[in-house]
Amino acid sequence: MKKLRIAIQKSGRLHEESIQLLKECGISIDNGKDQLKATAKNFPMEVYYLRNGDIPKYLLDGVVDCAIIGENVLIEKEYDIPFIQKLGFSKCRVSLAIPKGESYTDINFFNTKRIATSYPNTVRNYLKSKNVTADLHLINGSVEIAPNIGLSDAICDIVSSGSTLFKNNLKEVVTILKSEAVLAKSPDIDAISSDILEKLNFRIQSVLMGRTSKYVLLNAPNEKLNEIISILPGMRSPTILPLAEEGWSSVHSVLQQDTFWEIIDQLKMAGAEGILVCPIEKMVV
Ligand SMILES: Nc1ncnc2c1ncn2[C@@H]1O[C@H](COP(=O)(O)OP(=O)(O)OP(=O)(O)O)[C@@H](O)[C@H]1O
Ligand SMILES: O=P(O)(O)OC[C@H]1O[C@H](OP(=O)(O)OP(=O)(O)O)[C@H](O)[C@@H]1O
Ligand SMILES: [Mg+2]
Repeated sequence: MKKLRIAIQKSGRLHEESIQLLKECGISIDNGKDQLKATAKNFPMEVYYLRNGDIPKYLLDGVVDCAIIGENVLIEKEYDIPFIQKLGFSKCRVSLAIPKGESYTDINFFNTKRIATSYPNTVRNYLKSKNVTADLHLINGSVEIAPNIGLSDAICDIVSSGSTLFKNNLKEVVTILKSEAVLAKSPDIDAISSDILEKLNFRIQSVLMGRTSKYVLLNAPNEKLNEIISILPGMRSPTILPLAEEGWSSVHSVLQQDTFWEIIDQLKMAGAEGILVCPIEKMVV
């Protein structure tokens, strides 16, 4: 039976959450220590544990059918590999940073400067688009140390909380791109694997929607129902059930995380009482 070959990071920032996502998709992987290849027990899938930086080439060559990878790495490798789904974790940005004490005016600051980075193509393309020429130094890790040891005048690296920059006396001055983990697809994938990938992506979307949604139950006097319904988005429209107490109803709906508190405030103002909020494990639309 044909199996979908998926690459995930062997170890590092993406590993845990990639495994967790597959688990929440109901896919159980026999994850032995130091195992570089594993077969899923209950889904036609083979998992290859690889270095994040090597994955784009494997996708390009069709050695794997799909991968969970940082979007920034796909951009850096310039292979024009499509991604089919953003996954909502490992959110970060690729930014230019300079020593705190330097005064920054505009991008021309970087003209003729030495920039240490693990993302040379990303930096070069960005500076080229701004007509700036700099001297790039390729470093594979601990990039933020470079200006402090006289190796460079500036850096370009991944920033998330900003704490590594802060600890190394650097300040972020330009965000070149924003990134998160994505599900990427090999340009060489065959039809059968493509079908399996679609099934996987359907499960992933259900998990992701569940993660960002909350199930809300509330009580309201019947005369307030119209106003409350107009506030609630719901999947189609809210569910209304009568309470044992005459003149009152229970209203059930689904709220999105980003607008959640705003809507809860409006519901309270409109007369909602006893508001219960429950997590949603999966959401199939
Ligand atoms: N501090 C961070 N916060 C959020 N996401 C990050 C952070 N650092 C890296 N990432 C994301 O996770 C990906 C993997 O980063 P990580 O440092 O684990 O591996 P790597 O050194 O880039 O790759 P390799 O697996 O080839 O060693 C990055 O490409 C980026 O998309
Ligand atoms: O803004 P922050 O939250 O501090 O995160 C940014 C840091 O995280 C990553 O490094 P990582 O810890 O993966 O080490 P590495 O340089 O060895 O990849 C990245 O390269 C930055 O150094
Ligand atoms: Mg890293």
